Amino acid sequence: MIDIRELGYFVAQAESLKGWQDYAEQVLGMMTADAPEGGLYVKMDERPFRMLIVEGSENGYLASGWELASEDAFAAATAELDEKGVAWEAGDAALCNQRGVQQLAILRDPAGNRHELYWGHRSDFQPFVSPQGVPRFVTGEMGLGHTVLPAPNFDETRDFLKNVLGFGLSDIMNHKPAPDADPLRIHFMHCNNARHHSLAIAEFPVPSGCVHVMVEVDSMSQVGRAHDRREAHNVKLSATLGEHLNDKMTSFYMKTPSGFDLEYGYGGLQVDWDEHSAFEFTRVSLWGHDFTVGQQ
Ligand SMILES: Cc1ccc(O)c(O)c1CC[C@@H]1C(=O)CC[C@]2(C)C(=O)CC[C@@H]12
Ligand SMILES: [Fe+2]
Repeated sequence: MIDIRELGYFVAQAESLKGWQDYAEQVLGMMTADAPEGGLYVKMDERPFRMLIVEGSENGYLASGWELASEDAFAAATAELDEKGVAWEAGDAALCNQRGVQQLAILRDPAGNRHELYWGHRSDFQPFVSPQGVPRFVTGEMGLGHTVLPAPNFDETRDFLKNVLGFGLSDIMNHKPAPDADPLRIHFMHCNNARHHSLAIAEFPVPSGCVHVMVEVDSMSQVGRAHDRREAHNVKLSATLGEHLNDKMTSFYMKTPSGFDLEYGYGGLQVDWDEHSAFEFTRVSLWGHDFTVGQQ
């Protein structure tokens, strides 16, 4: 079984890197730098980057970077892909240099989402110093946060993520967009760390290639301050403040310059998977999280 340790990074595309730089620094409270081989690094912890933004003609989400522990783990993972008949491509030297990794394997899940498996991230271990005074983002062994990807061909994609990439099911939501509508499935999945979910898949198509990415801060004040900066910079709110009932995260959602949403939250549950039982829940949140504000 492929042993993914964390969501190490994601890659997004945008028409303007300047737009992302301003958004990252002024709204998210993160640091930025030029990426090797082109692009913008967005830094939120001691690593050089957790978000890589590349310039392109369209806005959108390009890839999720999944960290493996070692060269041996990488060799075992690619051998397993071969054994299961899953097509993958090795990242070339320039791509490995840009992502700052030793080796990289590129593959797509049945829904077309691009995943990058890698080992050996490169770091200068420069401390994170937020331009907005954010003390820290909750990352470390739990990765940058979580990503939610579209999976209209849900069963196939879920089976692939479980049986090939090795994600475990955390819990399930059957979301009814309207009282009389058919439910759309959202499955929340974890890799080998305590974060409640590093990946979720949703049973609907999303033009930008991603439903949202979540980042976590270590106090409720920092969520409120980010919300103030969002308002001050006229960034569109996608869902109001609320508290999820599965992972207990208190968060709000806003647009990114790449067209998908970003969830900015505090207080996410950390789970001991030996003790956990998966369940189905029937409402989005304990309170708040009005997604209709994003449709206006
Ligand atoms: C339900 C839930 C639990 C934990 C999370 O971190 C989380 O993001 C969600 C919400 C998932 C989902 C979404 O992201 C896109 C808009 C959705 C489909 C809704 O309109 C309700 C649930 C939402
Ligand atoms: Fe989320």
